[in-house]
Amino acid sequence: MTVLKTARVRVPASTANLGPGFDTLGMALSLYAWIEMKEAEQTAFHLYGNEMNGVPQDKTNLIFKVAQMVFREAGVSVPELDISMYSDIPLTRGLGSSASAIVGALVAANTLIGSPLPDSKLFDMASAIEKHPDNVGASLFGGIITAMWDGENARHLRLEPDANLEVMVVIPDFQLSTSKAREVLPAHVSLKDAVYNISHASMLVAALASGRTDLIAEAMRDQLHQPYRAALVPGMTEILQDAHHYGALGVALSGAGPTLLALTDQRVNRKAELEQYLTDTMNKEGITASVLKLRPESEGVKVYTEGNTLPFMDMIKGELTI
Ligand SMILES: Nc1ncnc2c1ncn2[C@@H]1O[C@H](COP(=O)(O)OP(=O)(O)O)[C@@H](O)[C@H]1O
Ligand SMILES: N[C@@H](CCOP(=O)(O)O)C(=O)O
Repeated sequence: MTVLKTARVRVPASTANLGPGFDTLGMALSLYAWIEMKEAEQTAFHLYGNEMNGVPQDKTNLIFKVAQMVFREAGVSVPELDISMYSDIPLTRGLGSSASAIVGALVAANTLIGSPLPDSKLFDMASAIEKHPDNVGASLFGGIITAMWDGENARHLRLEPDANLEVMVVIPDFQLSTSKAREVLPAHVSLKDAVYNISHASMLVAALASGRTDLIAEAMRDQLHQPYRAALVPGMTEILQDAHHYGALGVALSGAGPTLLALTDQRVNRKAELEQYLTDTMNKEGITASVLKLRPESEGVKVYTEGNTLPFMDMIKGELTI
C-alpha cells in the first residue's frame, strides 16, 4: 500500500445531545481543529494554540494511538509519525475536543495510507473509541446527525441545519471531563422519564427537519441527564429555565458540559441581550465565562488535497474563524 507524503484534515467541533437526544443527537459547529500527519523516522509532535496546553507529546497521545488503530485495521505498518495539530476547540468543555481529535486522527491516518477504510468503518471505530456516536458522527459527517450504535456498528442519518439557525455557546472557565459528568448519571431511569425523552427527542428531530423553530424550546427539554448534571455547572438550571426569554430558540447543556448552548435565529436581533444574560448569570454564580457566536457547520471532516504545499500554520491562518 502506498503511503502518501502528507495528510491534512480540518475537523469541526460538535455539540452532543441537543438536550433530550442523549448519546444520539449531535451537531457540527463552526469551530475547528487541524491535523497534519506524515510518516517519519522518529515520532514527533508540533502542537500549536492555547487549547493544546497539557496534551501529551509522546506515543500516549490520542491522535497517535488512534492512527495506529487505523493502520492495524488496514494491515499496514507506519510505526513512526510526525503529527502537527492546531485547535480552537476548548478541551474538556463539552464541545467535542476528544471526538474531533479521534475523527481527525482516523481520517488523517486513513488518508495517509490511501483511504482503504470506508467512512462507515471509521464511524464504527470512532464510536467504539469515544463510547458514544453523537459527537464523532457530527464531526465526521457535519450538519445535524441522529445516530444509533449497538456497541459494534454505528448508523446515522444527517439533517441539513436550517439556514437561519445560529449557535451561541457560553463556556465556563473550568473543565469538566465527560467521564466525571457521566458518573453522576443514574444506572436506571423511570418509564416516565424515558417516555419524556423519547417524545422530546423525536419532536426535536421533526422540528429541526421541518423548520418548526417554534417547537424547539420545548422539544429541547430533557429528563435523562441534565437534571443530574446541573449540580456540576453553576447557573445551568437558571439558564435552561429562562434563556428563551432572552431570544434563545432553545437551550441545552452542550455534550456533558460545562458549556451551555443556545440555538438562535439569525433573523432575530437579540444576540447582545442573550450574550449579556448568559454571562451575567454565570458571573452571578462566581463563574467567569466566555461567549462564542457560532454556526452549525454543514461540512464534516475535510481532507485537503496533497497539492496544498503551504506550511501547516500558514494554511491554517487563512482559515481561522475566531
Ligand atoms: N488533540 C488532542 N490530542 C490528544 N488528546 C486530546 C486532544 N483533544 C482532546 N484530547 C483528550 O480528550 C480529553 C477531553 O475529552 P472529554 O472529557 O470527552 O471532553 P470534550 O470532548 O468535551 O472536550 C482531553 O482532556 C484530552 O485527554
Ligand atoms: N452524549 C455524551 C456527549 C459527551 O460530549 P462531550 O463533548 O462532553 O465529550 C454525554 O452526554 O456524555
